[in-house]
Amino acid sequence: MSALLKNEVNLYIGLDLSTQALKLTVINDNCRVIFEESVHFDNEFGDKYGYTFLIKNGVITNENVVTCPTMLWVESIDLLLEKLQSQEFPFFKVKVISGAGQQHGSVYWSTTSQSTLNSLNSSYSLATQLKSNKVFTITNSPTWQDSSTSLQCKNLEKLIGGPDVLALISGSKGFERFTGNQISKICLQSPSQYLQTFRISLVSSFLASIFLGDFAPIDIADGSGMNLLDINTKNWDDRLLDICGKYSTNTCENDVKFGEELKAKLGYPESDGLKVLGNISDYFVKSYGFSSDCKIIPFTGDNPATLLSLQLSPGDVVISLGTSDTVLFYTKKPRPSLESHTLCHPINKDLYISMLCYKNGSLTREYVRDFYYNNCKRDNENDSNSAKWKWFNEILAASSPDPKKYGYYFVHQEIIPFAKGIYRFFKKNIVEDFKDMPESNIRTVVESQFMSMKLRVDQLLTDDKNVDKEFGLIKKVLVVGGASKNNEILQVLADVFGVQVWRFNATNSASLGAAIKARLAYSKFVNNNRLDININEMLEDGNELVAQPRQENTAIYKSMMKDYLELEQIVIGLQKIS
Ligand SMILES: Nc1ncnc2c1ncn2[C@@H]1O[C@H](COP(=O)(O)OP(=O)(O)O)[C@@H](O)[C@H]1O
Ligand SMILES: O=C(CO)[C@@H](O)[C@H](O)COP(=O)(O)O
Repeated sequence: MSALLKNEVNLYIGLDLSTQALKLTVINDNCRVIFEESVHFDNEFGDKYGYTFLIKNGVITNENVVTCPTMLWVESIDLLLEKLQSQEFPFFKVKVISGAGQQHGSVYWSTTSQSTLNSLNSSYSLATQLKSNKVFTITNSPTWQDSSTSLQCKNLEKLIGGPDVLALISGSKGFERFTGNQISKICLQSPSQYLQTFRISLVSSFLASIFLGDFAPIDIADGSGMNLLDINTKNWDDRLLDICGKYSTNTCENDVKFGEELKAKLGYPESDGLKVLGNISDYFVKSYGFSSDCKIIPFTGDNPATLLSLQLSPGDVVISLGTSDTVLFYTKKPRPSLESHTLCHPINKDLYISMLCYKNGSLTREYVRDFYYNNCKRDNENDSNSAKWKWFNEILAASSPDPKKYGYYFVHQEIIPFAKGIYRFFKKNIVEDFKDMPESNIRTVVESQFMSMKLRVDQLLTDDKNVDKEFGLIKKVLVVGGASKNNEILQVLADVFGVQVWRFNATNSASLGAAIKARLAYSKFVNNNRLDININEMLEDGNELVAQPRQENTAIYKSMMKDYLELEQIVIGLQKIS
């Protein structure tokens, strides 16, 4: 056991079941990170599931259907705890566990699952017991990368009165990955599996349920990513439940209460993110030596959890460069728009979160990197990831913005805008590639991603209806996530946004945010429901200034924005033709 762990009296665990890995962060009473561990899905399970399905980047992709075997997530919990056990982790010191999960993904529990969860036997692994008792009615969980529910989105928008009405109620227009539309698809395509489902969890509440040994509620922040929750009342919207829970067109609607059935399967939405749900399941006490007093509180979405890990001032915009790229900032009132999402805050009832989410984030930067790395006839077989990023960075460092070149890289079905394919423009004409220097795609992919974000954030912040005086200006950008360690990428970000970029130096901000939430809950719990610590004073000032905007580049990017939008419209037009 490490000396750090030995010296601490109380520990708090934050988990993050993200797209590519299950991560764990352990903090002490002062919110200092004491221990970290993770299970990377491709490394651990890529081959194992390979003979039937290929797990790549944490998921199974079948055209626009993107899923992950729910059992893979269960196995990753077993593996993570075994890793801790082999390092003599002092489980008995853990006071509270919280967690985060990739948003929108869903898990379908059978009618027998609750009794299995309630009576787990410490002689066997979680995977063995959940598998043999057939606790999941849908084997492969839909994930946030799925884009197969366009029909359901259109139907929901139509029946509720339009995309803007849906956004006003639920915080977002109809989005393919949002859980309500995923449930709707299951209702229509697999009604018998839907009817056999007793409970539906999000990825976050699924993880909490395992540790609780019973069904944990969906918290309102993660629940805001479903197109089912009314973000104003913070309760399920009966009309949306009725539409998404409809599993038969033949059934007389008066006889079957689709919405009520779905409501029962979802459980109540939890608005108190610090509430103690109960003690940890006896299974973990007996198997690993957790204290039977260790508390479980609601788990939330990875993006809301990330925000909890940061000391933010008005004007701070957070950009997470993980598998997805997300842009996040606080607002005092809901600010729904047709491209962004408004989420309830997981613990502060007076705040909302505005979010933009791009599917073509890190994996697309990797794709472009690898494509041109290979093209440059390098022997890539044996080259390490870091050698390839080094090459990528040398190209970024040696080049500068070129207003003749624009690129749109939607390797995966993009969310903003809804488009697919790679498109390049030279002097505003569509071209096969940049013939003079194909490697310039390295710069255009990064620029293009950040220009899209800047345009959208500006739109959200300056839209007259939406101006929030205190929150209305970008003062600096704070970056987190896997790609935030890349300083050359961050220099482009600073240049495009025209503000300083600061990096939060935590290995995983979502699991850290979840651990901080656990620490807060403990304080509230031991003080008779009174929160007596100021989280902002406790958060480590781990921010480092990593890039200053270069005025000459910022001016060029500013001049490119109009053409960027115009060419993006051409790309959107091309979708309709193909
Ligand atoms: N040096 C680097 N430069 C750019 N991107 C990187 C670098 N190191 C890692 N990444 C990217 O980070 C991604 C993983 O980010 P992470 O935040 O851990 O994802 P998630 O939480 O979604 O599982 C990888 O897909 C990889 O492309
Ligand atoms: O869909 C969204 C947010 O709406 C994604 O941000 C997921 O929450 C996945 O997160 P990462 O694994 O990329 O962190």
